[in-house]
Parts: sequence; C-alpha cells; structure tokens
Amino acid sequence: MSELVIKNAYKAFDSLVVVDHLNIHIPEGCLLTLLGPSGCGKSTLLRCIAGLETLDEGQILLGGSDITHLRPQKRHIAMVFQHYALFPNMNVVENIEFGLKIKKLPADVRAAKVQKVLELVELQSCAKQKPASLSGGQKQRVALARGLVMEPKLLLLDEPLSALDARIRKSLRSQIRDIQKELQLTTIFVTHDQEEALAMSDQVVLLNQGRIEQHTSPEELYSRPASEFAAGFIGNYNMGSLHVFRQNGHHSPQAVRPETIQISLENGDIPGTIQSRTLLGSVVRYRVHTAHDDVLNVDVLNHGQLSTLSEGMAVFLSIPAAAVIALAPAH
Ligand SMILES: Nc1ncnc2c1ncn2[C@@H]1O[C@H](COP(=O)(O)OP(=O)(O)OP(=O)(O)O)[C@@H](O)[C@H]1O
Repeated sequence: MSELVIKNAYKAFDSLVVVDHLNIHIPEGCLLTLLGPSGCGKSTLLRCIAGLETLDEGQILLGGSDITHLRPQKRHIAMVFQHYALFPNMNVVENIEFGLKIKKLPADVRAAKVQKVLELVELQSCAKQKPASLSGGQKQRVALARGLVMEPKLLLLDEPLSALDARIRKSLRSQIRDIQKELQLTTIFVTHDQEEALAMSDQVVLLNQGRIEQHTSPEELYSRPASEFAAGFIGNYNMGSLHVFRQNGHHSPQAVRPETIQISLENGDIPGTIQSRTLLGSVVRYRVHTAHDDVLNVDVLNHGQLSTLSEGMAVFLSIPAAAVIALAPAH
C-alpha cells in the first residue's frame, strides 16, 4: 500500500503562512495534481512531502508509515523538478544508474533495472549520450527514469513540463500519465497550468494562499467550480455582476461557461450584437454585447454557419437554467 495521507500540514516562513492546515488523502495509484497560482504554496508542500523542507505542524503518512521526520533518502520518494539537474559528465545510463550504485546493488541487478526503465521512457537509442546532446524532453525523460529506477512508493513532479515547448509538453504529459498508470504509482503533479491539470489527473487540489479551494475530479472542477476563485482559475467563465443573472433572481455570485450559451440568428431570450470574433482552433469565441449591457463570451465549434458570424451582426442568446452555476463568494 502506498497511499499518502497529509494531516493538518502547516508551514510558515516567518509571518508568511504558506501551507495552512491542509488535509489531503491520495489513494494508492492515484495521480493528484496540486494546481494554483504562483506563490500559493504548491512547491513548498511538495518539498515538505519529499523531506526537503520540514513542516511546522502536522503529519505525513506514506503507506501507513509516519515519514514526517524521516530524512529524504529514507522516504522512498522520487522527485522530478522543472530543471533536470542531470550529471553533465555522465551518459544517460550512468545518470539513471547513479542511485542504484549508491545503494550498492550488484552490477547485473543495476543493468536489468536500468534497461527496464530505459524502455519505459523510450530512451534506449540515447543510452550512451551525454545530457548536453539531448533535447529538453529527452533530458526530462532521463530525470524521470532516474526517479523510477529506484522503485519509489511516491513520485513527485514539480512543474516537470514548464521548460519545454508546447508540442513536447503535450506528448510528454501523456507519456508520463501512461507510465504512471502502468506502474500504478501514487503521484503528485504540481502545475499552475489548468489545461495540464485537467488532462492528466485523477484528482485535482486547487490551492489558494496555502488553503484548499476545491479538491475534486478534473471533470467536476471544470464543470462545477465551487467558488469565484475556482471559476476564475478554470475555463473562461462569464462571471461578475451580470444583468442576466440578476434578472433571474440570483444575487449570489454566478458563472456560466461560454460553450453552454446558445447563439442564434433567429430567436433566443437575450438580443445582442457581436463585438468580436476570435478563432481559437477547434472553437470560435464571440464576445456579444447584450441589450442589457452585459458582455458575454460565447463559444461555438468551428464548423457550420454559426462559426462564421462577423462583428456587428445582430444575434440572440439563450442560457439554459442548468448551465448557471452558483458560486461561493471569494474569501
Ligand atoms: N525558503 C523560503 N523562505 C522564505 N519564503 C519562501 C521560501 N520558500 C518559499 N517561500 C515563499 O512561500 C510562498 C509559496 O512559495 P511556493 O514556491 O511554495 O509557491 P508555488 O505555489 O509553488 O509558486 P510557483 O508556482 O511560483 O512555484 C512564496 O511567497 C515564496 O516566496
């Protein structure tokens, strides 16, 4: 069993509270993403779990054992950082093998383990290359392999894709997810990128100033954000003091996703005028100025007549009641 339980974790730097009495349970084999804006405490929490920082209060249990005060080397945790920190004078195999040598494993055992992870990260063809001759994505796969070869109980990934270009990011994120699923490895992934969080995770914890704003599935976080902060961070919600919400008798904060608003040339509840049209790839986003002086973002799929409307056109919008989400106010 390698479930992770974080109990009442608290960490402050002088008067700055960075991890504020957090409780998180991560089941075995789960990939949980810590998501949140810069400075919300994601990396600090991760570093406390790895043993690179100490908690001021609270407890961390891994597979039922209390690891709160163990040295990092004793925790059976692997960590991959944004910057790969590979040994430049060692080739790929030597980099991956390093931790096994420290553990004084026999050469044949080391070789078999290294071979296995080389295949897992698909780097067999680069085995003898030095880091300087590798691409960013390959270096990050070596860093991952170096962690995996130690057969950790927990994998910590601290923004491992941030330094890579968009195309490599996407392919490496699905490769990491595949490997994590194959090994059934309990994993915490840190990012401030909502798309990455939604694409990769079993569960997401959205952090705001060291506290949990919402802990849920990616689907739920996207479709049912619980608070103004969550809706502001995820997706492109229409929010704020919109007339359309007030006229429906809603006085608490509300949000509605751009793709749930229906747009029509003939009929609908809310007349308006197209202010701008932006092509986002598979989706076209219209900004529509309504007769009630709201400005709403409306997304339509990029095909058919409704994706080719132009600025200044008169349209009608309809918002299904079920698409309107009630939010808790920001604290
Ligand atoms: N060793 C330290 N000493 C003092 N303050 C620190 C230390 N480490 C982090 N902090 C502060 O704690 C806060 C949280 O930092 P942390 O790196 O955990 O945030 P983060 O959510 O990971 O942000 P980012 O996405 O920018 O990495 C920040 O205000 C940071 O300046």
